[in-house]
Amino acid sequence: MEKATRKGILLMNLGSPDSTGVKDVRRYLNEFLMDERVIDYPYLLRLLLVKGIITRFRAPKSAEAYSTIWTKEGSPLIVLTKQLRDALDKEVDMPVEIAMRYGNPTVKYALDRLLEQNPDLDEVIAVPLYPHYAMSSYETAVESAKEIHAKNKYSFKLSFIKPYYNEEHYITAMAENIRPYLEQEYDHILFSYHGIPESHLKKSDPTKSHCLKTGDCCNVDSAAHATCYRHQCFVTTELIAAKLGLTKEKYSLSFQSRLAGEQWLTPYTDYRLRDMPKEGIKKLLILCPAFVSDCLETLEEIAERGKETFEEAGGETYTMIPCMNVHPLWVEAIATYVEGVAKGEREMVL
Ligand SMILES: C=CC1=C(C)c2cc3[nH]c(cc4nc(cc5[nH]c(cc1n2)c(C)c5CCC(=O)O)C(CCC(=O)O)=C4C)c(C)c3C=C
Ligand SMILES: [Fe+2]
Ligand SMILES: [Fe+2]
Repeated sequence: MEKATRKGILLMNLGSPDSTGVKDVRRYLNEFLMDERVIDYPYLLRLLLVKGIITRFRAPKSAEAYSTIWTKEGSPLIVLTKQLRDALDKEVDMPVEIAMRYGNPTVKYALDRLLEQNPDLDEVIAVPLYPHYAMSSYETAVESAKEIHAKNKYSFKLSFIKPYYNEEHYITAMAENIRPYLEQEYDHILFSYHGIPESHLKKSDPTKSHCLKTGDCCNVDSAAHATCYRHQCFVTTELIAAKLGLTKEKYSLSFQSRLAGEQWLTPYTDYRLRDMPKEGIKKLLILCPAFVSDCLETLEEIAERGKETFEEAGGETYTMIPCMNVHPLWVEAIATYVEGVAKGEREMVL
């Protein structure tokens, strides 16, 4: 359907390999991990580490992991991002395309498609599908899209929705996605966020004097919080817990998906899953609020391996709450943010 607008929407996610073949997985991991905002070592060291060590050993294991979650339509992350695009397309009066930071479809492909649909395009509003700011997720998505936009000399403006970790519509959609699961018996809810190295938190601190200087830094007001992933994860957790009326002892937060070699944000999810049954937590609900679409890290690491860890340690019931995916309130949240910006009613862009 023709849409009578000069604006378009770009949904931006992380990306997946093209297939579960080791070659495709290696190519994808090389692109991902050679990103200087993901592994932020000097180029030659990064090259040696990534191509010489990490992907060589990791690609076969990752390929195996991907094959446990792959669907006949492809990678869940891509399939679910496409479904989100289709659902949003029905809600808004703007064309919607998706792009991945690594792999396909690329940002250039998506911007060209938006332009094809509307040669008079004057603005593309990009929505990074990351609620929180991290240089390895939100920042790299934004900076690489800006580079592609400039390199191709597109005449339209490219703007970006800010991280929405504390925005009412995102929090409400998250809470309502969780609420039905609270009807079952549970001892505890674990909010498990993707981890990042502690060094990234310090690097992203514009004050250079706040993040991780004290154990309580994330609860002390600071300009650093605009780019502090840890602070933003804490805020999301508290706002969702408040919306659901959870008492303090009923929930906690942890960080998953780390690579070896550095100190990452703690507590680590796998250690918490191992220890919780000993602490009397036998019935667990677990969710991953840093991901809005289910992917390898939720479906394989948390739903499959996490369950094994918890049950082997004496846990009795383990329920993973899926990501919001195409929850109507989440679709409505994105539509509200983008339409608000398009009409000049919402200050949500960078
Ligand atoms: C929430 C956003 C994400 C942040 C922050 C992030 C940081 C980060 N990730 C790695 C290494 C890997 N992540 C992998 C998968 C993966 N990561 C995210 C999101 C964030 N990563 C998603 C959505 C996914 C799933 C992709 C999919 O296809 O489903 C992987 C690849 C898989 C594997 O081999 O385990 C790696 C590797 C680092 C090093 C990092 C910050 C420094
Ligand atoms: Fe990751
Ligand atoms: Fe902080």
